[in-house]
Amino acid sequence: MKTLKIAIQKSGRLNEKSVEILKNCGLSFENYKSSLISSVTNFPLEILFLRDDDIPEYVQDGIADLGIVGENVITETGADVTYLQKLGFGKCTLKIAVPNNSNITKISELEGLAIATSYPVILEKFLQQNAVPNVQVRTISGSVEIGPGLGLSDAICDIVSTGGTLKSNGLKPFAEVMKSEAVLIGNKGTEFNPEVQELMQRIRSVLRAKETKYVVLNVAKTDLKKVVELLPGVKSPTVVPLFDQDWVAVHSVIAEHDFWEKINLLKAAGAEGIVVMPIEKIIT
Ligand SMILES: Nc1ncnc2c1ncn2[C@@H]1O[C@H](COP(=O)(O)OP(=O)(O)OP(=O)(O)O)[C@@H](O)[C@H]1O
Ligand SMILES: O=P(O)(O)OC[C@H]1O[C@H](OP(=O)(O)OP(=O)(O)O)[C@H](O)[C@@H]1O
Ligand SMILES: [Mg+2]
Repeated sequence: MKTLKIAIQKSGRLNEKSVEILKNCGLSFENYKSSLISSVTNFPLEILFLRDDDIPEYVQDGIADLGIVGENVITETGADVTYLQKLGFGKCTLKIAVPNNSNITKISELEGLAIATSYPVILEKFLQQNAVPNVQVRTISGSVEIGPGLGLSDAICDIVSTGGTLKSNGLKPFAEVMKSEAVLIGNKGTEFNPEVQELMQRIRSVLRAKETKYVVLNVAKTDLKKVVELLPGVKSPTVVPLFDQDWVAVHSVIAEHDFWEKINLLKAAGAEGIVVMPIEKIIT
């Protein structure tokens, strides 16, 4: 059986979460800061630790079968790879920003200006789509936000998450270029490999579990219908008798995104003693 290879970021924003998701899939491997390759001991897989910029091309060329990388980097490199799964971390937006005192309000007003960026391909395409051809795109590999302060550029195009870096450099966001998050990518056709399918099933079950919480609560039988109507469960909620025959315990899963809203509705419907637990995996 051929050993698969997955490329993940060696260090930086995506490293920790990439390692975490693979470990949560039950894969055992050493994660020394100094090692560039690590063998998984309980699955036919090797992990390559790379600069994120190199990952899409490694996967395109089949040097790695799979990779975890930001959509921004895939688009910038233009690599021909298959998107297998969004992973829900590394969420950010590529934005154009200008100094706080700038009067620019329209994309067309970027005409004739210089923009510093680490994403020249994405930026050029965006400017073309917005019919602003005469912009000087200055490619720099990092710390883009200091460009305007140093007189290198009039604006920047870089990744924004909290907006803290823009703020501390006296910049304000002005236009959104693309949204991005970490994705699992594969070499063309690799999705038909049974080991890849096994790995993807594990990843999906870990992601599903992350999106949900396990809830146990007590409710008087008279309020049970109201409470159950609020709880979908994987199929439907489990209802267990209590020693007090007028009461039951209800076990269910609820979505993370509307967690507090649901909890408040459950309380209002008569739920008591609500216990909430994390879920490790959901296999359907
Ligand atoms: N502030 C942020 N919040 C969320 N996600 C981010 C943030 N900054 C970057 N990312 C995402 O994480 C990826 C890696 O970011 P990082 O800053 O570690 O890259 P890098 O410095 O180019 O790393 P490398 O050394 O691997 O080349 C980005 O391409 C982007 O998809
Ligand atoms: O909106 P914020 O939450 O401030 O995040 C944005 C910053 O995060 C990234 O850099 P990172 O901190 O990863 O450092 P790097 O420039 O060395 O890659 C990005 O290049 C921005 O500078
Ligand atoms: Mg990089």
